[in-house]
Amino acid sequence: MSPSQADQEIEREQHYVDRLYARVDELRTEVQESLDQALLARGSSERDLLEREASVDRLTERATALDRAEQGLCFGRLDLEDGHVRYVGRTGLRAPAPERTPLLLDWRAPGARAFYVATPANNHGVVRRRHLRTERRRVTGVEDELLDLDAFGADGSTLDAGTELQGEGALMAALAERRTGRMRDIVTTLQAEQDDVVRATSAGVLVVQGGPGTGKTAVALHRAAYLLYARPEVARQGVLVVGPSTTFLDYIEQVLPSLGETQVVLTTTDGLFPGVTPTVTEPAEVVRLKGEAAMAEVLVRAVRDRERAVDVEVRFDGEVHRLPAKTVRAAADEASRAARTHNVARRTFRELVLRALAMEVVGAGYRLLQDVEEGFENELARFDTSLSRSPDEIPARVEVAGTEVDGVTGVHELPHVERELLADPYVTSALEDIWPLLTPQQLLEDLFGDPDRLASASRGLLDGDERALLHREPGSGWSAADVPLLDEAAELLGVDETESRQQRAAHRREAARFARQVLRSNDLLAEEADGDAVDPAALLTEEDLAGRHAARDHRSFAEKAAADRTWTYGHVVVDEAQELSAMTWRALFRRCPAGSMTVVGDVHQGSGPSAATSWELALAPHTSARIRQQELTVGYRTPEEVMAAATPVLAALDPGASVPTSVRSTGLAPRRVTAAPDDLAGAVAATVARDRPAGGSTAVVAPAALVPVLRDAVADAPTGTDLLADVVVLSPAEAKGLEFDAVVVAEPAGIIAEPRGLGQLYVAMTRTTGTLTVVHTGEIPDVLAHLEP
Ligand SMILES: Nc1ncnc2c1ncn2[C@@H]1O[C@H](COP(=O)(O)OP(=O)(O)OP(=O)(O)O)[C@@H](O)[C@H]1O
Repeated sequence: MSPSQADQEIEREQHYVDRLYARVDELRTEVQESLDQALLARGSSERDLLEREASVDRLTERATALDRAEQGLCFGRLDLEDGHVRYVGRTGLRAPAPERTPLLLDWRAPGARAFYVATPANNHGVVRRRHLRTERRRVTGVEDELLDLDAFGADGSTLDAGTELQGEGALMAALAERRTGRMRDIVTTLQAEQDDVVRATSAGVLVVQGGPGTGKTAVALHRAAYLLYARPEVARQGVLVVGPSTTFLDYIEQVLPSLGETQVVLTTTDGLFPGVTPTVTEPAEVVRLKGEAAMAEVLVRAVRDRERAVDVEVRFDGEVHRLPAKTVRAAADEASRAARTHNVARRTFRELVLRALAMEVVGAGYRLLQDVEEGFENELARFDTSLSRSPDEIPARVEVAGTEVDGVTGVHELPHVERELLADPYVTSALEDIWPLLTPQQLLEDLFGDPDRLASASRGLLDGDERALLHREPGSGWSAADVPLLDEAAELLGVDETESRQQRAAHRREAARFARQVLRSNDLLAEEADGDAVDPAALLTEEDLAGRHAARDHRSFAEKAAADRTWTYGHVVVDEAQELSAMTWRALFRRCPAGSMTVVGDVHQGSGPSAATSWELALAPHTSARIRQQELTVGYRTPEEVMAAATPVLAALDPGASVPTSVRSTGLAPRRVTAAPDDLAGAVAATVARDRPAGGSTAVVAPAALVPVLRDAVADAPTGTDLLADVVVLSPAEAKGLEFDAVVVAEPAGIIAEPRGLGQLYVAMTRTTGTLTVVHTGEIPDVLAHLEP
């Protein structure tokens, strides 16, 4: 296209884009008016209030979506074989009623798919794909790809028939932009193999394996946005996105909002158990051990060990009463049948044991002990039948299950005796001792703090050395590896909600009482007022006022879901998933029982103690859902030269591993700098000063132990991991998933010496979009010997 032709095209597109923005402005006004109306609506019944709240939420959401679509509203155009034209953008727009013709297709709509996947070989009915570049509301450029030369009879000068890339110019421009410390969406330049992942069915587990910089993170986030748009069941329950670190979450936090999505919770695996923030760092072998699947069985047994069928002896009213272990076991069995979890079953257990004790006290226990094999249920049913009769109906001598009881201290006395028993601290402490109410924290502290308990729970599962690794003094804080164990424990223990249900019911009663009072005073006001001085609308019904008085939950979706351990999501996205332990996978699959997950990672970048080497092995034990695997093969971040430099490291990790094909080349070969043994920091600082690109980002990636001293040495480097700073110093674990314009890897031998050190070095080297320099003291490790000095 000649420059003047291009100008004409830009002008033509500007007209259309103006029309789109005019429609957006119109919709904004409409939404604002509806919002004002909704806020002023008068109805005051509970139902009115709920409806008002729902429509305010919906309209606010729409207003936010329109605001978010403002930048880059329209970025693509498809010219179809049948002469129709479709525009593609960040949100869908239609002309006003009655026409309602589509003006702009949401990028996730089925009709927009061709924008990402059409090629000359398979053009999906598209003759021309056009990328529109815009700044604010102004069109600044167009880039065309002709997918059917015949249709246009064009010269084909812009077409590279062999290219695998869609919108190459736009893609290269996007990739060449300086990194800002915040990931951007890639909705305008998503490539065909990526689009396949984004739109894949939500059923089952989709594993996306790919080398560094192949767009796994970007694609997983676009997939979340796609599923929220296309699958109502996912939108209803929301999406959980799990990343490797809070620094990483900061890095990706803008992407989904920029795509208009808010039904998303971002978390690290550390954050999966609300109320616990890990503060303790543990040695790798402890982390590995705590992550093993065997720990699930250890916890099952630890809970079972807290449910003790032992003889119970209580002193009550000056007398000693005994229940033999057999009776207590029968109560325990019955309780376990009645409820799956320890704390919930505990209520039944206590009721049964109390009843048995009460019977013992009133002398009715005899027969029960005899017939314990019959089970509590039959026995108690008979007692309950007799209790349901009024005491007046109970004869002085009753015969219950063959037991003759004196009517005065007989069966009808049981509830009273039970209450008395429950008020006796000796009795409650005896009951608590055999089946205590437990929090997950208590269970783990007791288990790890007491070698006997640990030995009992782990017999045949862990050896003595492993038990010693797990031992920890109570109160010493929580580690990241404890989080999935707490979650597992919470699952086994459950929550007895009877009391909170009772509290809620009491709260409702209180609200109704309040309402009655107010209504009464309103009536008085009405009586006192002359004529029509009192607004009849002010005379509310009892139900209205109760509803108003009831506390409303004004938290956002993400706040509510994140605070609720038992929230189940419509879909879960896991990034850097190769690092997750078996125990963490268990916790995550509980968050999505349907098993709808996108799992992205690279088994070659595994660097933690639990890192997986095979997706099948890591996932299959945790789900019966189908596991599909898709591979991304093109590297968008790391230039060809850097990828070549990192290849020997990858080959040392896995000789059969395939290297992603880089789309870019910088012509800059990675280099190495040899520092004097006592001047690593000085050499790193000097290298950073030389390498750092103006207006771009630079990272020094160093062994964790050297990070503090290098942060001190490097000018401008913050003490933490603030990615908005121009220069940061990070460990390989902190750098995971991130990218920078320039990377300096410091002391590679120190990185390699750490557990899974080669994987960590591979991560460190592949963070750059531009230059890579390795600074080392002493001998250069073999895998880097090829770097030019
Ligand atoms: N289609 C695309 N268009 C524009 N940019 C892209 C595209 N695909 C990937 N990128 C960019 O490439 C870079 C790497 O992407 P991303 O971080 O998602 O890769 P990754 O596979 O998760 O890498 P790693 O395994 O190293 O964490 C990002 O800057 C991303 O925006």
